[in-house]
Amino acid sequence: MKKRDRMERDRAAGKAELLCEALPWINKMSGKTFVIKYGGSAMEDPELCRQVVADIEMLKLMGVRIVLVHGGGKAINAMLKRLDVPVKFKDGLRVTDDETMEAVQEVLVGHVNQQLVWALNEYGHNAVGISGADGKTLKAEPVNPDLGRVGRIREVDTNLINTILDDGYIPVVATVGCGPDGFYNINADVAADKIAEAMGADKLIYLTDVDGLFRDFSDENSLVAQLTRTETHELLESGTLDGGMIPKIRSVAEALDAGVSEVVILNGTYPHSLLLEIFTDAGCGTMFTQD
Ligand SMILES: Nc1ncnc2c1ncn2[C@@H]1O[C@H](COP(=O)(O)OP(=O)(O)O)[C@@H](O)[C@H]1O
Ligand SMILES: CC(=O)N[C@@H](CCC(=O)OP(=O)(O)O)C(=O)O
Repeated sequence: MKKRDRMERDRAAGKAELLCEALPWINKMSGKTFVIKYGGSAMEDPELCRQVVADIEMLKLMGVRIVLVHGGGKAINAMLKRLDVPVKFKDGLRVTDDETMEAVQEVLVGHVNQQLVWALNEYGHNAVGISGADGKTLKAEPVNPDLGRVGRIREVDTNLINTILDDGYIPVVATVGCGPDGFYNINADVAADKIAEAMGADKLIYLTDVDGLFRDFSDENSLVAQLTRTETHELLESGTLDGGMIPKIRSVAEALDAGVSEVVILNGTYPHSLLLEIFTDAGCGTMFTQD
């Protein structure tokens, strides 16, 4: 055998070995339900986005029932800037007047959602994009008059999501909710939690643009590896969180309270962080568990 052929064979043997090593994990994953929230902050780079989509496809092939819930906060900010509409947040939630609501819908439902569907469908006929208004999946009501059309989820109707999953597709959910008087802007972290609760998900994963939760965001050595439910509540009550971490950690705590056994915050901009988290014992990012 020529030297080059031998090298190729050895490389292929390495890949086969890797697949065999993954077998016990594949067995463990099959039939489980994961809700994956893909944050707008982690979607900026198309190549990294392609890797996230490939990981999701891999999990699907392993028999995981995946619900993909996406954000798009940065893209909404960019659109509002183009429209010359001011961007305003309170405790991590976008103050949403009627004009802002139109932009949110246009960006989340019309653009980000369809981009993800398109990317997933590169791997086959795999994805179906919906907004929370489809099939009345996310029934919403106003949170607080100061926030305008920001919605709180009153109820998640899982019928449409389950139908899509049962038919072998990945539901891709844009977090626009429906109320009696029109559409509501729902924070994607909050929506992912409520969907995970309603689906009785085995795992809720937040993909963002940082390695996980930092005890002190100005100290890169303060990444938190694991927190229990009680510790998560203590952190929330300490008032030390800010920005997008407030709705995220509040959602983590609510998911744990509702019985989701594991929540993870991962860096979606790190290549294949999803697979690394699932196929290594140590995992990566910050893991939140029951007490
Ligand atoms: N303690 C903290 N640990 C990690 N990130 C933090 C912390 N406090 C604030 N952040 C900010 O939270 C951001 C992630 O939340 P967000 O911008 O809402 O992202 P996403 O679009 O993924 O939901 C990080 O980019 C970081 O700037
Ligand atoms: C009420 C509220 O804040 N809604 C969010 C919805 C999108 C989102 O949550 O996107 P990320 O996950 O990328 O932050 C917003 O308007 O930005």
